[in-house]
Amino acid sequence: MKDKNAYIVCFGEVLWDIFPEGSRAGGAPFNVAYHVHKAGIDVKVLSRTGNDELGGELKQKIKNWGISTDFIQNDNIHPTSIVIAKIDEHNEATYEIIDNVAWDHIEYLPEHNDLISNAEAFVYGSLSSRNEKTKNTLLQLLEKAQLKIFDVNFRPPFIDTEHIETLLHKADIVKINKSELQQILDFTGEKYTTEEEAVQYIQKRFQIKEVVLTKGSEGAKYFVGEKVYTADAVPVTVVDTVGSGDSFLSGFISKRIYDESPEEILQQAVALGAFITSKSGACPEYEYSDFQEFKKSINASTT
Ligand SMILES: OC[C@H]1O[C@](O)(CO)[C@@H](O)[C@@H]1O
Repeated sequence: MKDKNAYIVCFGEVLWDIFPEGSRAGGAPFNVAYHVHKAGIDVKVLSRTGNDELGGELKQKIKNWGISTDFIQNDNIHPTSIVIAKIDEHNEATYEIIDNVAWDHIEYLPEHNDLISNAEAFVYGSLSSRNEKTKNTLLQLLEKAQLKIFDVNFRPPFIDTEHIETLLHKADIVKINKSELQQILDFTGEKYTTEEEAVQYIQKRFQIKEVVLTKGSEGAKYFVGEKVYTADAVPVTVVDTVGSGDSFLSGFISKRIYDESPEEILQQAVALGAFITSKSGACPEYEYSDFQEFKKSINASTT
């Protein structure tokens, strides 16, 4: 990172996840912002909430966490987003993402030119493009961004394969999980016997410099050009997997923007993902020093 004013931008959905036991702030880009902020990195959340009670409460919560809401727009027509989240018997989350909410209408504003072009990294997913308005804003922002980090994060039924191809083409770094890798292969009509060949094909086809592949209990792989780095999963007692990919990506970003070694970047990602999986929800309360202690205790290894 260059100077003390450096920051990253997380673009897309900010929302309330409604779980049987209560509501929690969420949305993949927001979850990433939360953990990157914990790591002491300035982060701007670019999103939109409704001019309603839920929106006020959400922004207040975000502010209380010390994260700026300056770039969260106010929508007088569309409501703040809610998602009905459920955890199944395997501790996996499923989401019913209510349609036509404020973040479907994120506007491109003149102030975004500087905001995006001066950011160290610009983080985006695929869900926020489900509506034309936000999709076009994202495409405009991508023209300005320096380091574009795409967390594929498929959220059915909102998967537009043609647009996903565009987003893959524009990315410098892509994060996918195993099932997303398979889905991308399916819609490109390709078949591969090994995971490595499959990712390398995607790198080539979409000209992506770096791909990071998460594999749950099988660990993760980081593809940098032609090199591949592998990390084992960190054994923890899983409380739930809500936002585990988001915390993994935050760990990744917090080292990647400092140009640390691929091994260190991957270890940080795997460790933070595991640390958050051992807690309840995507944005649990924790001190960064607790995570550092945890990371020291696990002796993670990368090859
Ligand atoms: O962003 C869509 C959904 O995915 C999550 O971010 C978890 O990764 C949830 O908080 C949200 O409801």
